[in-house]
Amino acid sequence: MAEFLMEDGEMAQPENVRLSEDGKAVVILDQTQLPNVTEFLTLDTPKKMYDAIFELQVRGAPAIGICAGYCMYVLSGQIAEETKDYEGFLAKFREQKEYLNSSRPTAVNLSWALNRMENTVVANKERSVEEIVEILGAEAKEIQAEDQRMCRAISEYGLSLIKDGDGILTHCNAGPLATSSYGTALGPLFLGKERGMNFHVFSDETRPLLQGARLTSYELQKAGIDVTLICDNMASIVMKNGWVQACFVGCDRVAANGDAANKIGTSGVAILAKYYGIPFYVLGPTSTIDMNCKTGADIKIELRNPDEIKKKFYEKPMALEEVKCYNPAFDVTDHELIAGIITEKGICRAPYTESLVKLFED
Ligand SMILES: CSC[C@H]1O[C@H](OP(=O)(O)O)[C@H](O)[C@@H]1O
Repeated sequence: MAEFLMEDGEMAQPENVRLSEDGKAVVILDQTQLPNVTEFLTLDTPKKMYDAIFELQVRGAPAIGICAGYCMYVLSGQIAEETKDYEGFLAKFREQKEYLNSSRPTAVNLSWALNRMENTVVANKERSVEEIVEILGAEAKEIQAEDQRMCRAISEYGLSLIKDGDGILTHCNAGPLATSSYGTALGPLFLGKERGMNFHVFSDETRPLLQGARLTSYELQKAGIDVTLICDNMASIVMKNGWVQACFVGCDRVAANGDAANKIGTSGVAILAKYYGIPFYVLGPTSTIDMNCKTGADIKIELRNPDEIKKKFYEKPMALEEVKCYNPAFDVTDHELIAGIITEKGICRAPYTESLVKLFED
């Protein structure tokens, strides 16, 4: 079992993204193999790193950012072996950074982490490339450590919104696998579990890539948290039955007005929650908030291979080869449908154009 779950009632140190012992590769838990196989991949070339992000072998906005930070540290070491002058080092660094940044467009944490690593290089241009590489290693580790602190704080704020015995519906996966520890949407549930609280979680399977079935129900089941796996089209009936007291979802990019991009299907859950009078919360670190995006219309939605709909996870194609598909990986939930945006700095309420700005004020 992947060592990212509860051990003796406490959240375990995650194993989903880490640096190799020799610091020359990034080691990730291959999330495409879960829940059946626990397999780790060693990423030591730009293409392996790109492919791991693109194929969702590592996934979840914060986890992608953490992985990107470590990737740029590993690549900087390789560049430093070839190039000793700063300008040459920076040029090659930027080339590799842009390549990784082109893997997936929606989760802001990818570009946020890559830009942070580049800014670290620029801020240390007076130093030798060897010293810069060492500083980049510390920065990558800090990105992961910060996220662990953020997830813990988000979990505390999120837990304040629910009570023991509540039914919680979630969509996709925003637990330890998608982050560095507790998770965001699932963080309050793991933290509550540590404190002896019990929740009844309804996990949408989340077609087509089934992160809810493969990952969320796996994390919660292994942690001893009550979870019921449902098809995406069953969210309405469980809400209508009165079994859901709150919806908790993660986010991949939040616009300045509070519109939030998350896994495809999330906006439908928000509309249902509104109809049934159930609070719908978005949980995520401030590193997922993009104040340069005025509204959700500015968020680029990743389109993925139609085969994920017709063939993936099926022994035989479930539709004719020639049938065309539309496979957006995310959708945007309008801010009017969101009861609160839970960050490590607190719970933001509408109007989000005001509450989100305050998160970035010193
Ligand atoms: C804690 S962020 C998790 C967020 O990322 C997922 O997307 P993907 O599986 O494509 O990386 C999904 O939108 C989750 O809510």
